[in-house]
Amino acid sequence: MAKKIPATVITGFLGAGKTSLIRHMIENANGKKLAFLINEFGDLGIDREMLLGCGIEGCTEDDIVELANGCICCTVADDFLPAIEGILDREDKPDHILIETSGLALPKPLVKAFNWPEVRAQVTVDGVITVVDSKAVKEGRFADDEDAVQAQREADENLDHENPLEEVFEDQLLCADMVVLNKADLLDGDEIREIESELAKSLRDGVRFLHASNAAVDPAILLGLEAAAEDDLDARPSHHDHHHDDDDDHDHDHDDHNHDEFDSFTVHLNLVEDADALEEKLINVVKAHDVLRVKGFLLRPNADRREVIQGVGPRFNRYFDRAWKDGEAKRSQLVVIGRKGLDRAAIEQAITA
Ligand SMILES: Nc1nc2c(ncn2[C@@H]2O[C@H](COP(=O)(O)OP(=O)(O)OP(=O)(O)O)[C@@H](O)[C@H]2O)c(=O)[nH]1
Repeated sequence: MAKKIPATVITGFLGAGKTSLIRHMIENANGKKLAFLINEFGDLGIDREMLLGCGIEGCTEDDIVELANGCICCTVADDFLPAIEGILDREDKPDHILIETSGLALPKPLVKAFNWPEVRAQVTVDGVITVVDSKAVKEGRFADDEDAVQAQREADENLDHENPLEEVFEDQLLCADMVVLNKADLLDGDEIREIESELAKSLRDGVRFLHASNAAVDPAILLGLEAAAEDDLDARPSHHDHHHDDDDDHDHDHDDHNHDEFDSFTVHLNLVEDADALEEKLINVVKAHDVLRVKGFLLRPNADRREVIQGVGPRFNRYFDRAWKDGEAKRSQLVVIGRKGLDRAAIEQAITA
């Protein structure tokens, strides 16, 4: 029997550095033929676009397949299986498959999907890599309010989180084979070590930490873990286990799901004359509303390239990536992601004012 193709699942909360990690892997692939599945939250397909806009050799349209539904757990049959089968059916098979989950996805249902017979026969989960925004952890973004959680536990023992952010974050840690503590540049060594010992409590035994800035980790360390995670599901507890006893009876309308606690929409703008001013407005929006992530492309005057703008919490950055293509709608678009109940009208107004 032919050797199974290894697949690495890259998970981590919104803005942790998953796309940066994938980009670094493409740049340092060393001749390895990689294929990518990118799971997006929001309807613009920005992560895929950003990877394609990077201009790195060896990164072609065909190699980057987008899953547009954000929550892999509800779309395994409709979305994930056809996408991975598409990759497996190719004549020129990849040496390794990398899968980026959306920042709001629980990784376990995805790992579970590798037990589907069609997939299992050909692919194995080499490892689950969890990328962590160390700075956001330091700022307490994922921390529950301990008292509220305690009160909630007393009321209902099945519920142990008040905060859906923390629930997603914890699941991503519980599933990890390796954890990349990213954004090390924003913290000092002691702070990083503190976070490491704090997070270690949420990990399975033997899971290792790497520290990184801009997710610059040698792919040789990340790939080839040979974890066979699909055989090891019981060791990776998930909040999803409470929601579904059996994945087969999955319907698409659960209202008790983590991803239903989040919201996203797209804001369209025309030419952006003053990007600094826009960034300032966005920072104010993030401060005033429960916005977790903003990302998109800007149309700028006298520029033949589009400008990427993105923010995680209040930290924004911008750079020009690829030229606009012929026939492509030249306009500015931003995806805004936040907790459920975002005041879309007010946010749009604040951005477009
Ligand atoms: N200072 C700093 N910024 C970083 C680092 N890694 C990533 N970033 C920035 O953080 C932002 C998010 O990085 P991405 O790689 O897009 O994160 P992601 O996890 O793919 O984000 P989503 O797909 O939206 O969940 C970008 O603006 C990056 O430039 C880092 O190590 N240090």
